Parts: sequence; structure tokens; C-alpha cells
Amino acid sequence: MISVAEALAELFRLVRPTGIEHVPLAEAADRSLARPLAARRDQPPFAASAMDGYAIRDADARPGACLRVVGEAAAGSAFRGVVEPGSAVRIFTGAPLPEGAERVVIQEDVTRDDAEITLGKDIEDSRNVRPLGGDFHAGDELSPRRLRPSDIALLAAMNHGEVPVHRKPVVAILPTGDELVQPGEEPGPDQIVASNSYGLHALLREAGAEPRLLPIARDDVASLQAALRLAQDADLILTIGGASVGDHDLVAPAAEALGLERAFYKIAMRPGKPLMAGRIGDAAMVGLPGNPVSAMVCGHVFILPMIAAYLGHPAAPAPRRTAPLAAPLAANGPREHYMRARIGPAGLTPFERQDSALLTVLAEANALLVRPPHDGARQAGEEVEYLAL
Ligand SMILES: Nc1nc2c(c(=O)[nH]1)N[C@H]1C(S)=C(S)[C@@H](COP(=O)(O)OP(=O)(O)OC[C@H]3O[C@@H](n4cnc5c(N)ncnc54)[C@H](O)[C@@H]3O)O[C@H]1N2
Ligand code: MOO
Repeated sequence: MISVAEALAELFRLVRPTGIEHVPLAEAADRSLARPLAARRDQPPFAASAMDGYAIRDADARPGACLRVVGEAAAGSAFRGVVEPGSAVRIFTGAPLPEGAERVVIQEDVTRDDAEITLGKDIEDSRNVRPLGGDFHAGDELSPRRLRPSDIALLAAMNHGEVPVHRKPVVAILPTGDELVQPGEEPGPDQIVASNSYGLHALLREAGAEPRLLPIARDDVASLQAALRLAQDADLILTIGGASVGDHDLVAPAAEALGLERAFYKIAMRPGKPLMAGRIGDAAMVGLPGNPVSAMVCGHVFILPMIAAYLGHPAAPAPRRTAPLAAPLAANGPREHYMRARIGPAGLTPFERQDSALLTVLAEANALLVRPPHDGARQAGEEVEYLAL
């Protein structure tokens, strides 16, 4: 058995980052920017008023000064003349500051009488002017990242109508097992409903992949191979179940007969021990254990970091945080344990029941408490690591 860290390193070796495609900006949220994008202009492209008021020269900014209003500047239409000493231009937020003017006095601080204004007693320190390029200059770059709404707004201001993003990796999800039916179908007396395939589908979609749910394969080599052939144009094939040592666990032999080059099998972790991975044709393949919670935990620990790597992000494990334990913990065994837990104001509390079949527990959990192999007993209050769910 290899360690979780070794397994993750092997999995990153199986990843081939996806190519680049161009999408309209309105479709680019949550996509991964594929290269730095430079601003095509300065923003603002001119010194602009930050307030509604009057544009004047600094030298005229004296309490009680009387100034002649010689024109108007609005957002989208500048005043083309010059603000001479003793004069002012009516100006609105976002308008270009006219030549000669150095500040904007807000209209609340001014008395207007026809074409004349009188400044009030107090003159603000602030000039109320946004300098040219005060937000960004032409050539300033946004670095590759997963695009959040604020990034989309910035790219729009930088005048990009289309952006280069990594193609979403196609992930074929292949549930296996004679016992499985799809949600909503009528299970036979010995059957259960496929669940983790749907959980993984949701997890992958949220991570920016394009998951494809394949039909359930039966526990025979012909059915498994037919499903694997259907999946072969995917970037990543995820099989679920049939990974262990039982007589009906046939995923590895079926895939090997189709040319799977196995990278590893079995990890010192709990749950998730019988995980298998390799390459089959042009696709990476990960054989996830069938237990519903095991498959989902492996999704968080291994598959999400792989998806990030497909999308061009640096190879990195799922981010870990630390928090104090709310209750004491017994010593851990030889496998890295990902305990379903809840984090609250008092710290982390692992659930009592940790069986990897319990989806109700997983649904209540908002953290996976990570226990290193052979970690000793821990007291309440000690800091431990966890993955946020
Ligand atoms: N003798 C041993 N038995 C087992 C070992 C072992 O080391 N020696 N490992 C155990 C561990 S740990 C796990 S995890 C499971 C993994 O088994 P498989 O990957 O072969 O999965 P299956 O046997 O096909 O299924 C296990 C369990 O999960 C249910 N299942 C499968 N697919 C789905 C699905 N898509 N949705 C919901 N539930 C699913 C299946 O019905 C079984 O109940 O092996 C242990 N055994
Ligand atoms: O380790 Mo198995 O993956 O659920 O118990």
C-alpha cells in the first residue's frame, strides 16, 4: 500500500492538462483562465470626476469664492473647453475632468445662482478626482485563475469580449454492480440505488469538469468492457465499485484486458483503501471503491486536485485547515483516516459512526478530520487538520 501523498503524486502524473478554447465573457464564470490577459486600455481612460458637483482649479478652492459656470461635463460627453481661473464647469460622476480643472467640489458644498456659484465655508481635502489609470493601466495582467464574478467584471473593464479558458475535462463516471439501479427506478429485493455516481457527478460539475454519467455496468467482464469502450474518449474515467478482492470485483481485470497500464493499487487510507489508477488509451483511469462514502471521500482527496490540474492549475493536494478538537480522540491505526466530522464554534467533533456506507453521516458532515497514520491519542483542544466539505 502506498501513502495518500504518493498516490496523489502518481495521479498528477496521469493528468494531461486540457487544451484552450475561447468563450464569450458571459459564459466564462467559473472557467479557468488559460493564460494571463492584459488590459487593452487604461481605466479610467481619463481623469474622471468621482462626484456630482463643479470642476474648478485648486487655486479657486477658497471658502466663499464666487465662480462663473462656463459649461457642463457628463459621463460620456466631456466639456471641450478649458477651466480658466475664476470659472467652473458643472460636472457629474464619471465625466472626464476638463482641462485646467484640478478638483471637484460637491454640489452640497456650493450655492448656485444662475450662472454663478459660491463655495461654502469648508473646502474638502479630497479632490474627488479619479486619476487616469487609477484602477489599471493598459498592459496590466490578470493571472490564470478560476474566474469569479469579480474577475469577470475586471476582464470586461479590460475590454475582453472573449476569453481563453481550459476546455472542461470530460470525466466518464462508470458505476458498476449487479445490485444497482438508478434513482427513481424500482429496485429488486436484493438491489440498492446507485448514489455516489450522482454525488460525484455533482462534485465534478462544481469543480469545473464536464461529468458524463454512463449506464450502470454489470459485474461481468463483457459489460464492463463495453462500458469502458464507451468511456474511452473521456479525459478521465472513474469507475465505481468492483475494486476490491471479491469474486465479483472485476474492474481491474476487465480494464487490463483493454490495455490498462496500472500505476498503483491500494492506498494506506480509510476509507478508500482499494483505490486503483492507471492509463487506458488516451484517458487516465481511477477505480474508486464502491462504498458510497469511500467514493465521495476519494473524490475530495484525489479527484478534485486532479481536475484542478487538468484545468492548468498547479498540482496541489486538497487544501487543509486546522482547528481544535472539541472532543478527545483515540489513537489512529496504520491508515490515514478521513473522519466525517462537524466543525462548529467549539471546534471539530468527529461523528461516532464512521462506517463508509453511511451517507446520512456524510450529509451531516462539513469537514473531513485528517488523522495521520499511527497518530497517537489526542486531547480536546489540540489542533488537528481537516478538509472543508
Ligand atoms: N476481504 C476484503 N473485503 C473488502 C476489503 C478488503 O480489503 N478485503 N475492502 C473493503 C473496503 S475498504 C471497501 S471500500 C470495499 C470496496 O469494494 P469495491 O470497490 O469492490 O466495491 P463493491 O464491492 O462493488 O461495493 C461496495 C459497496 O458499495 C456499494 N456500491 C457500489 N457502487 C455503488 C454506487 N454507485 N452507489 C451506491 N453504492 C454502491 C455496493 O453495493 C456495496 O455495498 O470492499 C471492502 N471489502
Ligand atoms: O476503506 Mo473502505 O474504502 O470504505 O472502508
